[in-house]
Amino acid sequence: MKLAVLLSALPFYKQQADHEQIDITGVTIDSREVESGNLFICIDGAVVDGHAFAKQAQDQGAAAILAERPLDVSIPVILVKDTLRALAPLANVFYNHPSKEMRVIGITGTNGKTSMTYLLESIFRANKEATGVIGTIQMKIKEETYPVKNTTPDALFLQKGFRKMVDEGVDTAVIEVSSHALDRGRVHGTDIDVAVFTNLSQDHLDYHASFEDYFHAKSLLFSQLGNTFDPEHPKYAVINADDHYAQALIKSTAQPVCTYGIDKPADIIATDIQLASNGTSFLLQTPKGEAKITSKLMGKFNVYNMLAAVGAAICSDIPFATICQALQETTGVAGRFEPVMAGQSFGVIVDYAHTPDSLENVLTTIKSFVKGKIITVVGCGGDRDKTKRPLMAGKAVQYSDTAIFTADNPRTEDPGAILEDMIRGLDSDKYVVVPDRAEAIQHAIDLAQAEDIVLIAGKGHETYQIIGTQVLDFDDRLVAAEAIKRAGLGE
Ligand SMILES: CC(=O)N[C@H]1[C@@H](OP(=O)(O)OP(=O)(O)OC[C@H]2O[C@@H](n3ccc(=O)[nH]c3=O)[C@H](O)[C@@H]2O)O[C@H](CO)[C@@H](O)[C@@H]1O[C@H](C)C(=O)N[C@@H](C)C(=O)N[C@H](CCC(=O)O)C(=O)O
Ligand SMILES: Nc1ncnc2c1ncn2[C@@H]1O[C@H](COP(=O)(O)OP(=O)(O)OP(=O)(O)O)[C@@H](O)[C@H]1O
Ligand SMILES: N[C@H](CCC[C@H](N)C(=O)O)C(=O)O
Ligand SMILES: [Mg+2]
Repeated sequence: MKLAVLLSALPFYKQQADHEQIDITGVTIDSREVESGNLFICIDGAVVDGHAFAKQAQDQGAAAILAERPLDVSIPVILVKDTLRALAPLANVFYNHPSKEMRVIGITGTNGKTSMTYLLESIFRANKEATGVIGTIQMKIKEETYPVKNTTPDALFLQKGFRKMVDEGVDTAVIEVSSHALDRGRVHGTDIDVAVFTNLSQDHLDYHASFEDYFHAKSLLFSQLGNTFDPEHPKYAVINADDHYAQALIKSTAQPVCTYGIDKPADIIATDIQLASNGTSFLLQTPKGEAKITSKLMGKFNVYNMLAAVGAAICSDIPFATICQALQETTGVAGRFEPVMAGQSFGVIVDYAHTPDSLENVLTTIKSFVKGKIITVVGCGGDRDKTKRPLMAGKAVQYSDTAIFTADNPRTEDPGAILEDMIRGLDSDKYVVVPDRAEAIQHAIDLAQAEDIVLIAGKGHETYQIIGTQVLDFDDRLVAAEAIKRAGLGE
């Protein structure tokens, strides 16, 4: 693509010389990935300043550089005020607006985004569509999976991924949209057809200055759905009517709103909810029909996820019977309420709950059916929201018979200091601290008796433990199975 065409996305750039006829073979924000003929974009990041790598980019064959200040290089430099802001428009032009060529569902909210992406994948697949998913676990295009660094990747990765999806015939892409992504404009230019809100509770107050700032970031998904209504390409907002922030979000969008809920009046509701130890059933009532749903998914929070998925599917014109069939068949997501079955006489559940609200949801779900005691192993991530630590520890103590506090990705923080934050204000007879996560899991397994449930919370699908800057192999599910074997309790 000609540099001039690419720069049409940026009306206010300055250039050091007239080099618009240059052919650009690719665009990258990482000097280590620069290939011959690429445009290298310098981002002044949280860790390093990408401008420092301009020379390296040139040496690797970059054809031009987009930067915020003049640079001492011999290739053309295009100057803009804010390179991070320029990224999404450039990515959209370079990959030729792929999101316009398929249906895109964007999901935001504190908890439930990943769970919902896979629920929607099942629904769209039941409708015989080819699907793509981008989120915390991976990018998935039909059956192929690709690693991702972020829940919502940067605009270049995102638009490149969308283009690949379109090229491979994907009909519907379902993406998680994190508050960080909204704050940093990662989804600018993405033509989102249905925006879904799950819920809002405390998380990420390390990144966002206040809870209001966090809410405001989430609301951007809805305000950015556009101000004009096109009956040929309608856009919808799907909003949890029971959430405290529902009304504010409804006001933030100019597009038609579909609400769902259990407690408040809504377009899509669940009644007669039965929560059991092997799943959930409820009566689904929607403008398109009613049906009794029996699902393998556990807990009231998953009823909310199913209602939200129904809303998004109805807004996408999926037949009601297809939606119901998919809900009945779906089996859940790796690391979300995932049982570990190694022949032991008690239950072991691995769950990604890493916020006070999700921990409470998971523990109250377990409490609703457990016959014995609840033993919870949980830690809090390092270099993340410190204020959620005592709240998570409080929930663990409130709903467990034994709470074992341990490490969860301490990253560059002192693991002991994280544990200190967790136990602040708690009676010392209410918990035990076992800093090493494998030992904590072993301790929980050794304590467990028949009919008890061990909840191992916080890491879910993760297959690593980040200590300092080292990423070490660690998988709660495998460690729990080994602990059961070591205790001689398995098959
Ligand atoms: C604060 C933040 O969002 N940072 C993101 C950002 O990194 P950054 O700009 O700070 O990067 P940096 O390391 O300082 O480097 C600056 C620039 O120099 C470049 N560079 C660097 C080294 C080099 O040798 N050459 C080079 O060119 C880098 O490619 C980058 O362009 O851009 C990177 C590439 O897109 C992201 O991976 C990175 O996410 C980091 C890992 C992160 O932790 N982000 C969190 C806050 C986040 O976004 N989380 C949400 C999850 C929320 C949820 O729980 O749902 C998410 O969406 O993932
Ligand atoms: N609708 C919901 N409301 C509250 N808690 C939920 C809901 N759905 C799932 N959870 C809980 O939150 C945990 C994380 O769920 P999930 O991974 O789907 O959320 P997420 O929004 O993708 O999280 P992240 O911000 O890390 O990407 C689950 O393991 C479960 O404990
Ligand atoms: N997306 C979340 C995941 C948290 C998972 C938990 N295991 C941790 O490391 O804190 C975050 O980065 O805040
Ligand atoms: Mg997620």
